[in-house]
Amino acid sequence: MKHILKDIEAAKANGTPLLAVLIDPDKFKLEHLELFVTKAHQTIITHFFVGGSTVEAQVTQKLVNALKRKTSLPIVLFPGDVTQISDQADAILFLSLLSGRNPDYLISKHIQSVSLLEKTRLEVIPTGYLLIESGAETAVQRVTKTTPISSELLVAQTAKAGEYLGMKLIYLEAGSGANYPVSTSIISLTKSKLGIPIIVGGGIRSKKQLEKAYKAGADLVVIGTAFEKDLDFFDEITH
Ligand SMILES: CC(C)=CCC/C(C)=C/CC/C(C)=C/CC/C(C)=C/COP(=O)(O)OP(=O)(O)O
Ligand SMILES: O=P(O)(O)OC[C@@H](O)CO
Ligand SMILES: [Mg+2]
Repeated sequence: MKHILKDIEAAKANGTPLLAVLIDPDKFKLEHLELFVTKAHQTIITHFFVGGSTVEAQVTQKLVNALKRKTSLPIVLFPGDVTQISDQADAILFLSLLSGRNPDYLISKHIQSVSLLEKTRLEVIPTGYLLIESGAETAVQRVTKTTPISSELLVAQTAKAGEYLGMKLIYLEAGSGANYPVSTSIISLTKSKLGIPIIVGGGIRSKKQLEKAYKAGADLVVIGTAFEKDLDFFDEITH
């Protein structure tokens, strides 16, 4: 059994930057998986994240099963909904949308997921999920009917409240395909207040932006769209 959270905490303690590639089951073509994974293995990628804001039933499970056969890197569910739980993954980010005030995404979906999770061996990782203003409406905003936060102080305080509540990770999200990523000042202020690892994602599409996020304090960065759009992006981050 893998210890996903422990490994992320250890990487933070050692200052080893982590990088996840996000596969959106809704958009990904299974016939591209072999090449995609082969390319990913030649890079600094450390994790596969799987999830989307809207995914048809069973599509996630099929993707995770196929991915599992091709990689020994950790496979972490990053679910937009209960239907995206797959027992073949290693862990699930048990997201609570702390930036919003929609009870469905703060606690209801979580209660609905219990009977399913009890039947799996997934490592469940309590994660505070914060949607940060990034210039235009994002899929997560639309689906959850919540407003992102823009004040730096409010982001940092919301993240800290998540840590006080016992969450083990904080995810700062600009939204998939965001115009601009989470600002370095938001990342560094949040970092200065937290003891737990910080995940940063949304709108990162160059090595320069990736390095800026790490320098500001991101422990794990998530990139989806840049890989979806252009497989050559893998070459930019090759070992
Ligand atoms: C507790 C369980 C099992 C589910 C609820 C989990 C919560 C609270 C989710 C927060 C809100 C949400 C919809 C998150 C989606 C996260 C995600 C996978 C985003 C990536 O998808 P995008 O790439 O933004 O959207 P597209 O599908 O449009 O590309
Ligand atoms: O697709 P991108 O913009 O890389 O965003 C990744 C992830 O943070 C979205 O949930
Ligand atoms: Mg996406």
